Amino acid sequence: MASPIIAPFPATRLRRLRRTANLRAMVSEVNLTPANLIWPIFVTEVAGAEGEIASMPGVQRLTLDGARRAAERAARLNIPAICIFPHSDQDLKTEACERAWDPDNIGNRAIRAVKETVPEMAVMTDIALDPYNANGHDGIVQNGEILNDETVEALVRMALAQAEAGADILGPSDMMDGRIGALRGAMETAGHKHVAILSYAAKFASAFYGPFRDAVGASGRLVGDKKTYQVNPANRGEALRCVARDLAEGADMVMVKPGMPYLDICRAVKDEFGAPTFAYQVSGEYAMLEGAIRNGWLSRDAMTESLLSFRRAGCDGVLSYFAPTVAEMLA
Ligand SMILES: NCC(=O)CCC(=O)O
Repeated sequence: MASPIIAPFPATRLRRLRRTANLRAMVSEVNLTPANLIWPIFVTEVAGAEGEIASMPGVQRLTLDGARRAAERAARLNIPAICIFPHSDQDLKTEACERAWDPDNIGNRAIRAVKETVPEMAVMTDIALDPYNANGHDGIVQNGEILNDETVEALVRMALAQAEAGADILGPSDMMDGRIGALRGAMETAGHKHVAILSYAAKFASAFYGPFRDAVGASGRLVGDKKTYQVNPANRGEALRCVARDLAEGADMVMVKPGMPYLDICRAVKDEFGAPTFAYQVSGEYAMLEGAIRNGWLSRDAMTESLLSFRRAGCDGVLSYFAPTVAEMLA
């Protein structure tokens, strides 16, 4: 980028263009609109589990009716996409994770409910076995090992059921090797050639997912950690190789996750590949900001400021639990 010409003071006074709101708007380098937001929601099939998630104040587990209302709210606010995360019955979780590809699991019922209510809403799914896995991992576990290729086969079945239910965007979040190519191939063969893939390509083994695991009921289940499949937070180069690999296998869009601690990765991904790039402002980021806002330690503007940082880092959009609140603030 060419360096801007700056005449010496007082010819240049950078404050001139900061003087009024309209002048500031004219020279705003990036913007944030509801079109930049994807709203992740939690849908439960467990009677009595609906309502506020303790570690994510302000975020609710929804019933199917609640998911329908969320879709209507998103549509009113011009949010283009909803991402569905299932909270399933603890007693129905198994080591083989069969419910992950049951056409009537809660995730698939929620996809159908949202598409029936607001057909134009883009519905994104989560592809990982953890909500249906007896041991809380994203993959199939055998003698303490996360099996890669067997997991990919299970993920393909899961994705086909989601596509059948009407999903627009598949969101593989599992970090197994080879899953994007397998998913893309299966979609083409099964006649779902228009179903897009937003790959969780650079997903780091992060401490910031804690509240999410409470939300989907996986916290008590998880044995060990996810470091054998998610990326080491120290590794920028490895994250970029993951993105390159997923694009080469047919991902339509890529994601960096978590968000704010990884803005350098967002910028690098956009600069290197130019593909549609998203970030996930995850549950722990939400909990930090919302907790501080509720205590009066931060103002509500911290929400929009945090989301603007992703736009500045090159992201086309952000998955954020703040999506509806921020879309209301922007309206
Ligand atoms: N696949 C989704 C996650 O793993 C966690 C997201 C969050 O912490 O909000």
